[in-house]
Amino acid sequence: MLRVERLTVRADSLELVHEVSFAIGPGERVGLIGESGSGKSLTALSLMGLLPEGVTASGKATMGGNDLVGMPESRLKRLRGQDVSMVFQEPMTALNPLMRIGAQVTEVMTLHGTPRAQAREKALDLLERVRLPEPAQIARAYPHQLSGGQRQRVMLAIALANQPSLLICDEPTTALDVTVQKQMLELIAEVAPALLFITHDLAVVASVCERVLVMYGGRVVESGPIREVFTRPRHRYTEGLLAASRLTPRGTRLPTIKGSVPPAGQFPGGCVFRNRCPHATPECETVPALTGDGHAHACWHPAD
Ligand SMILES: Nc1ncnc2c1ncn2[C@@H]1O[C@H](COP(=O)(O)OP(=O)(O)OP(=O)(O)O)[C@@H](O)[C@H]1O
Repeated sequence: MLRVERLTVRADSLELVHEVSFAIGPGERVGLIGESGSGKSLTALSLMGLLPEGVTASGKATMGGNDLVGMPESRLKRLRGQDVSMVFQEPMTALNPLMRIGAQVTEVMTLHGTPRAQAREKALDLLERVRLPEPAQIARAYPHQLSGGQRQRVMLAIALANQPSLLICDEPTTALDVTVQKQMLELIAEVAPALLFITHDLAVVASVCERVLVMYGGRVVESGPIREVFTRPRHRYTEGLLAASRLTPRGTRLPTIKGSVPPAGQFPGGCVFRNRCPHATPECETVPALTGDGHAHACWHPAD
């Protein structure tokens, strides 16, 4: 559905993203992880034609027969929201503070040609779809009257309004508290037609995506199914990322807890290392999910 080939992003002579290639099929949920500054956001913004001034993309990104890279702004405007749409980290900067929520959701549809009355009706359906309570009341509210989690749901409703084939989320839950974050992640996983999910949080990517791309220094250094990458990382940088997040590959010791076996209850997310795990539970085959403190943990293997 989306095929990115040798996408390169530059600011003058400085190369910020180097020949990134990947594909996303219909319905697929792909994570894009990597440390701050590794090029995740610029990769996503290239697909939306939203690169900052002075930053340019080359290469190819084909979707539905269109090449999104280098497409004139007038054509991109039509595709944005319809082919690909994006949810950003901070909804307050994306929402218009002076406009009621209902009007903002309606407007994205009328801009794409939906008759106003129909768009208004659909806006209420969308607010309901993103599980906002009392959609009619929310539609009449201004952004500052909603909680951070509710505003992010509104952004998701706006992103889904024109039925895009691909949803891109850039750290959509970073600003939310942990319980709200978990609900939002479940919602995104449920409603996204296909997903490119950007985060630096491995636990989040493990709970939402099936496949992952690891970026480092502007390049994709590793990619594959979550389970494979998280249990058998091939790149040293991925190993480091896993160790730092305590999602360790089999046999890796965590220096901070070396020599002691934490109680089983400490790892409510379960464990991917079933056969070697002293705390093996029926959930152990799953990749660790979110735990209470927002991080994922794998089990500790004293004998490894
Ligand atoms: N407008 C710009 N001009 C020049 N360099 C830029 C510009 N925007 C970003 N960069 C640089 O490009 C690199 C990649 O940035 P990018 O925002 O894509 O990283 P990221 O992986 O998304 O990081 P984060 O997780 O912090 O958002 C960084 O070194 C950044 O400083």
